[in-house]
Amino acid sequence: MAMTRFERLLGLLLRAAVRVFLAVFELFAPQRGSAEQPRLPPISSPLLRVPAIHLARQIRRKEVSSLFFLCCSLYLRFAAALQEAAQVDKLIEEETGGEDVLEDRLPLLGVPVTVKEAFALQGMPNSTGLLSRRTVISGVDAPSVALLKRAGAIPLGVTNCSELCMWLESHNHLYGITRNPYNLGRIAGGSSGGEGSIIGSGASVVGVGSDIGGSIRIPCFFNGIFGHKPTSGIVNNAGQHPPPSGQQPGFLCTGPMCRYAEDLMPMLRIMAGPAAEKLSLSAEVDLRNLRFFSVPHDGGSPLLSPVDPQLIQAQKKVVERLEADLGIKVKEVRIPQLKYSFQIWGAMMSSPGKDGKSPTTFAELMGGGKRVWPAWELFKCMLGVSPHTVAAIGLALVEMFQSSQPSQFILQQKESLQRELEELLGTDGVLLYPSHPQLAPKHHQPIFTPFNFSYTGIFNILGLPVTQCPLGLSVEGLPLGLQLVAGKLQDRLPLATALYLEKAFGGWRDPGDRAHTAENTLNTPKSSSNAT
Ligand SMILES: CCCCCCCC/C=C\CCCCCCCC(N)=O
Repeated sequence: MAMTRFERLLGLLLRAAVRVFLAVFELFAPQRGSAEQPRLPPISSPLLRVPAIHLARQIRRKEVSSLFFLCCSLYLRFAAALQEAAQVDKLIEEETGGEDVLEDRLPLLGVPVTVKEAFALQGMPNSTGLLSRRTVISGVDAPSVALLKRAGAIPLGVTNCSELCMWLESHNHLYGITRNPYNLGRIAGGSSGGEGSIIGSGASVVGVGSDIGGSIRIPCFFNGIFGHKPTSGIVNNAGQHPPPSGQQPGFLCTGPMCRYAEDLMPMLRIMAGPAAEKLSLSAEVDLRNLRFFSVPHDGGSPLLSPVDPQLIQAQKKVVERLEADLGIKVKEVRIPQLKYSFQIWGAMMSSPGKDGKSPTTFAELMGGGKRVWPAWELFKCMLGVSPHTVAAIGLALVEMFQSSQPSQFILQQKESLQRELEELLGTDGVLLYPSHPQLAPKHHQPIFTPFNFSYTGIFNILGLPVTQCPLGLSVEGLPLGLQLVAGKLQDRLPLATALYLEKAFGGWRDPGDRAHTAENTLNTPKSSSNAT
């Protein structure tokens, strides 16, 4: 499917326009030309440098007191969490069945967990960054959170997200802006950016995120941690605001975020409840028996930025490593339909559900049921008195011009992409695909590159499981990474691949450790192009 001359011209014009906007933005953006980027101090507690499942073992063996562990951190539910930690230590003291019984019954006993604020966590705010919801306090737990609690985890509190979970940057007028621990001038991603930042910085062990367009994977990528968007329908999505409508329930996924790949599978098993059985998570995976495919970019959509050369290089290194270590051949494939990822995502997100009802508009969600007028909000925003962010107002404005009838061409692209990927991946295929075309951008920069999330969003529409895997740091000291995609219900394949890549590339890096920036393993190639 070659590009027409018109598409090429349009692409050139769009990219030129974005470059001009970005150049103007750079002129006014803070930290221009500063060599030493503001970052966090190194992590001092060794307890923050082990996977959650190791920590759980140390707590069960009484090597670490759950109470002591919580003293290392200060969070929103601090007093309640301390009480729960004391109960955990008492329970361990009184347990006569031994460590195995505890592990079986309460696999996360005493492990601290944080939760994206869009989820209900009893007694905690659930505003989803909307000023009008600032007094909403959850009376019950979302099912995924309840399952983690039932497994013994201790929630520390809730973390920031973008307004109504619909932006690449976690910024709202209630909590403010979330920063990236590797460079405080960069975004932490969205919408689960608070989780990405707190886990990446080492201040939380594991967390709960949600993803309808990349909201687990984008923050995991920007903050150098692991995350998993499960096969659609596996983890219960209830108890989140906003509730998905139309066809969106099929695209929204709840999943784990963590620093160590080892934690992904146990977290997923707990969060999925009985549905975990569908994933055969205990089945052994031998990577040498898998078929790997590498897709270096989306084929050159004019709406999206070209993939950063350092990300292309990182993906090549993964291919070389897999081939050398496993004795396999990774096949490079081009999938032309991916070029329409944004159009496919947009069309499906606004399609009516099986009941024929259209999804709730973003403008209605912003107004809490009563539609806001985006142009009026924009005017108020210019005067500095709108309760909404520029991004949310922009989304509501764009929505006004969106057709409710998706074009037949786009629907055909979606169908053929679904067929092609299902055939390609089968039950033993893993696809390597960039997580995002850019490294963590500066604050507010996504306003000029809003479509870049389509690299992740397309897999929500296809319902495929995707693991986000960190791959070390760039020359600027920002996280590199990759998406690992498998066929439906084959979640164990990208999870096993992430475990291997963690060993091969070092996984999460302490953002406060300056040595990483100097040591970064991946060289920058001179040029790259997305043209097919
Ligand atoms: C201020 C300019 C706004 C322009 C809007 C252009 C349209 C872009 C459309 C959608 C952006 C959605 C980003 C979604 C990010 C992740 C969502 C998620 N919860 O998984």
